[in-house]
Amino acid sequence: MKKHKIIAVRHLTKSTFVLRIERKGLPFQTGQFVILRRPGTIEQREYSVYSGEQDDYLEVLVREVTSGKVTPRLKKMKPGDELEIDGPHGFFRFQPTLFPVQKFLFLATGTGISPFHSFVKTYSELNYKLVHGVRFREEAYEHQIFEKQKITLCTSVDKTGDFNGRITDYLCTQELDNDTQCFLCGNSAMIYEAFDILTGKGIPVRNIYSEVYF
Ligand SMILES: Cc1cc2nc3c(=O)[nH]c(=O)nc-3n(C[C@H](O)[C@H](O)[C@H](O)COP(=O)(O)OP(=O)(O)OC[C@H]3O[C@@H](n4cnc5c(N)ncnc54)[C@H](O)[C@@H]3O)c2cc1C
Repeated sequence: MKKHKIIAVRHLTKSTFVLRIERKGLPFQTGQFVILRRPGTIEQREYSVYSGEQDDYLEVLVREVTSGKVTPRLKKMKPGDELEIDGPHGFFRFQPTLFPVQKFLFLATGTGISPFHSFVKTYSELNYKLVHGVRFREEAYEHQIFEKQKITLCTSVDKTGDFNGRITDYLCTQELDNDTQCFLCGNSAMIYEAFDILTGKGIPVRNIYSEVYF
């Protein structure tokens, strides 16, 4: 693992933050993740890359799990502190030109929006629809990067989203073309449920890609 210095920490909510880290030429394909470890410790965790392929820094979007082993420590990190990085890893890679029909549906819960942030930063002219499921509106992390008409915020606890309810409830209300390529990222419960809804609507299994966080 190589050591990389933290450049900046951006706190988005009380529990969620973005770590901007020296890239040091680390190559990655948008959608991949890196493994982070604090020097001198043994615990390490995976994080999707949040920044774009062209950025000269690396960013990750992290939600603190208060009972967690790693995230409370990551949250306390300051510019100049070092992290060990391994990677990139993963098969949730995104290269739109590989698809004959470039029509994309991105489904994310919580920090599962991270790879889609990277997709859109990397490819500015995408034909996509992003559905982001959170509990409260304040968890609509840095939505300004997405075109307004291409993103739907689903809030399951407060009633301030574009849709009040879970992302899977929203999905049930939607009509989808069968040639849509669907990318799912976040908690496993959402991914299993969304998979069933999508296939039930006629989306072929080969058009569904997923990244499970926990
Ligand atoms: C491929 C991959 C990519 C990932 N990318 C990201 C990412 O970009 N951003 C991110 O915040 N996390 C991401 N994760 C989750 C991350 O690796 C850690 O599991 C998470 O940060 C918790 O670490 P911890 O040591 O603090 O908690 P732990 O001590 O490992 O876990 C405590 C408990 O919290 C649960 N948990 C884990 N993540 C969450 C969460 N986000 N919300 C609620 N409960 C959770 C676990 O199931 C576990 O039971 C990713 C996981 C994988 C496998």
